[in-house]
Amino acid sequence: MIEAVGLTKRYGERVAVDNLSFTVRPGQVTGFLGPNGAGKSTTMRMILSLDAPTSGRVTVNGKAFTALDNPMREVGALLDAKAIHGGRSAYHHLLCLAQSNNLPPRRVDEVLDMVGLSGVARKRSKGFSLGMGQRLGIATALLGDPRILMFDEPVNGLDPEGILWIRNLMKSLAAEGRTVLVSSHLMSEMEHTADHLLVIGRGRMIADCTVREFIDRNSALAVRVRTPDSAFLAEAVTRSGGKVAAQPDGALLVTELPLQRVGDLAFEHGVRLHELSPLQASLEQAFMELTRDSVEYHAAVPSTSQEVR
Ligand SMILES: Nc1ncnc2c1ncn2[C@@H]1O[C@H](COP(=O)(O)OP(=O)(O)OP(=O)(O)O)[C@@H](O)[C@H]1O
Repeated sequence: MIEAVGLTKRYGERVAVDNLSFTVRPGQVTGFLGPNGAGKSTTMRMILSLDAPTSGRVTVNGKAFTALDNPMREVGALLDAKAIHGGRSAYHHLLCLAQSNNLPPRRVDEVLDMVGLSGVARKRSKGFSLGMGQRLGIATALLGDPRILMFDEPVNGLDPEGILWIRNLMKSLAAEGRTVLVSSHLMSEMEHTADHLLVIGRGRMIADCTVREFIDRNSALAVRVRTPDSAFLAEAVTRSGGKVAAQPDGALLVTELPLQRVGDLAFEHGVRLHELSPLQASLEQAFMELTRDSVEYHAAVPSTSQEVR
């Protein structure tokens, strides 16, 4: 379990983490989400006592990280996969860590096997691809067989196979009853991996809830309608308080009216329907909606649908 209370970090005038209080529980994957610069890495560094909070505190299993007797057995973390001595082989990198942390050397082969690096274990890690480097970083985190695991943007730059592997690994670690905290700015990724979400923007907590609750609370349900009488139905919907956007495939996307009401309107106006379906916004859409005001840098986004009226 990881617990933060009023956790705050300032760098001069800049407040990187602003009064965060949260609990990361065992047995589930907790997604730590936020746009670039939201304060995710700073929070993770404070959990590991690599940065000192300006105020507030964070504990791991009830203790400050520095007070843990054998940190590698309690917490494993992947913060920066590149922070590895390139001249060493994966095997020797892990063996050094095992020896200096009083861990059994057989654990090195076990974790190399778990991350699929056994075949290249004796090669210098300097020649490793991004994906191999990530796997080695994950092997390092798993070395002490810790009950708490933290991964900072673990899928960054990975190919689809690597992403799927990491996703399944996170889930299986949580299914074993471990505490798994994984940061990402990729909402679509968290949608498939996380059970619980901590969403931050500009250092502040925006949401602390399950993935389902997050989508339900933050995304309006839209209704997709296809009809040969689009213009007529669009007018009727708009008059009844709905909003209509034309989709590139000719369908209409209706918001602010429930599906039943759209169906009834079509019936009342004698409009033939070829499709009437609910469209739940994805986590990506819900997240962008929620953090719109807390993104550090905005760029113009080309619109994908056209307002009808
Ligand atoms: N050592 C530092 N000195 C000054 N400012 C810092 C330092 N570290 C982080 N910051 C600032 O604190 C804020 C939070 O940064 P942080 O790296 O924690 O965000 P993040 O959510 O991990 O972002 P990203 O997804 O881009 O990695 C940013 O505005 C960043 O510029």
